[in-house]
Amino acid sequence: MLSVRDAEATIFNAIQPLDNQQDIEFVDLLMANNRILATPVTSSFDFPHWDNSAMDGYAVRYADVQQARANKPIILTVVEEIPAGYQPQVTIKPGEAARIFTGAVMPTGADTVVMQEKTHQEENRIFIFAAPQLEEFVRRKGDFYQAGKQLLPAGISLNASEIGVLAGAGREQVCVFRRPRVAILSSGNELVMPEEMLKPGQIVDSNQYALATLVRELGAEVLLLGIVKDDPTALKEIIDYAIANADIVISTGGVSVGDYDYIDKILVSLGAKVHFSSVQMRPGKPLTFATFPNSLYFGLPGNPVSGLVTCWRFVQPTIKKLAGLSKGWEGKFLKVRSHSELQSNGKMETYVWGKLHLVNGGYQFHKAEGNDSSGNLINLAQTNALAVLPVGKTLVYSGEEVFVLQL
Ligand SMILES: Nc1nc2c(c(=O)[nH]1)N[C@H]1C(S)=C(S)[C@@H](COP(=O)(O)OP(=O)(O)OC[C@H]3O[C@@H](n4cnc5c(N)ncnc54)[C@H](O)[C@@H]3O)O[C@H]1N2
Ligand code: MOO
Ligand SMILES: [Mg+2]
Repeated sequence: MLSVRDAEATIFNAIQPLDNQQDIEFVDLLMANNRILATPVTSSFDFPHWDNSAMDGYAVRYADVQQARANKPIILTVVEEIPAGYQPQVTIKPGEAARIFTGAVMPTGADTVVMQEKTHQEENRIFIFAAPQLEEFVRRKGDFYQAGKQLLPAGISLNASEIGVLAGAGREQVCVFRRPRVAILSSGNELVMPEEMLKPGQIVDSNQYALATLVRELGAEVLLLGIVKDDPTALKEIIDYAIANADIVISTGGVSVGDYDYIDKILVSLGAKVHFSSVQMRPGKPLTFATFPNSLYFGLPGNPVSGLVTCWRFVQPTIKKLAGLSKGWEGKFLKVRSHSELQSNGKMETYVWGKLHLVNGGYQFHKAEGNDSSGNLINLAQTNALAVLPVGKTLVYSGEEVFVLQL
């Protein structure tokens, strides 16, 4: 059976990230949170834009004050006051200083700032009690960034600091990748919507809700296609529609070996390349991955835990990579100590769901209590991590380190 690692490699190789010419849009900065930058950004400004003071104090000539001592202060004449936002009018000459504030423009003639706490002012005379370093507390024009260089690279997620940088560069809008479109459908004769009265044999289609929430959290646009009966004609029609309208199609159910599990056959009849139909993992063994010329297809298993686990493990990084993220789209595995004893039959790569608790500044994994059937979605609620037992590993003892996928 295909290993998780090989399944992952097959999927990741098949991803065609969004195009940085066609799949882009301009959005207002305040709407750009979590969006992915499509083109590198440069600025025509230097940062800082001009030499300025990093402290409230006095702008001085270093040569004047280098001999200042606590018992032998240097006395200078204050010739101008320079608050932030003011263009200095006076050149500082030997024996002179300017009162200056944090962020204010350095006056010509001065090269150093003495912080206020090291001075004493009497009318227009300033006493300096300690020698500063040359150019101390001066932020030079271009020290942080020089105009024309790359300010932000393409392919990064825009969050507080990046959006602040763009605002600082005078941008009102930013060019980002469009959101990937992800179609979601649920297959099964037993499925109904939450508002419907359950008849014997029926259950609510919870997968659609869980997966739509996850996909949306990942920044994608969701095309919800609802419930489709285990009927090859109806399924074929909706899947045909989905692949024409989405970058990624996710279905749940119908991928195992039962008589009503039609997904693989339909994919083949629609011309898909089916790369694999099962993976050596638990939960999630029946997992179909197929490609069409313009879309990727994930046939996730119907069991609600299996559907979410395979979505976290495979679809989540796929959405991030396809969305244009250049780094960090892979799952994040942390090595932590397991508080609980974890077991596996050793034949499958096994994912155990549970919670990471912060204990003395380090994470500890606690397996979810209760029935861990892959049909029991209730057991997954309030968890935030999947511990991974590789093939061959039958036991993780309490206190042993284990890799976990943080959710
Ligand atoms: N003979 C075998 N039978 C099964 C195998 C196997 O290897 N050999 N694998 C089992 C495993 S593991 C899983 S997982 C399931 C996967 O089944 P399907 O993907 O074909 O899904 P269904 O048969 O349609 O449904 C399975 C299960 O999940 C419930 N379900 C389905 N859709 C939803 C939904 N949208 N919301 C909530 N629950 C849903 C459905 O009612 C079933 O109980 O196959 C095993 N069988
Ligand atoms: O793998 Mo199934 O995915 O155990 O329930
Ligand atoms: Mg089935």
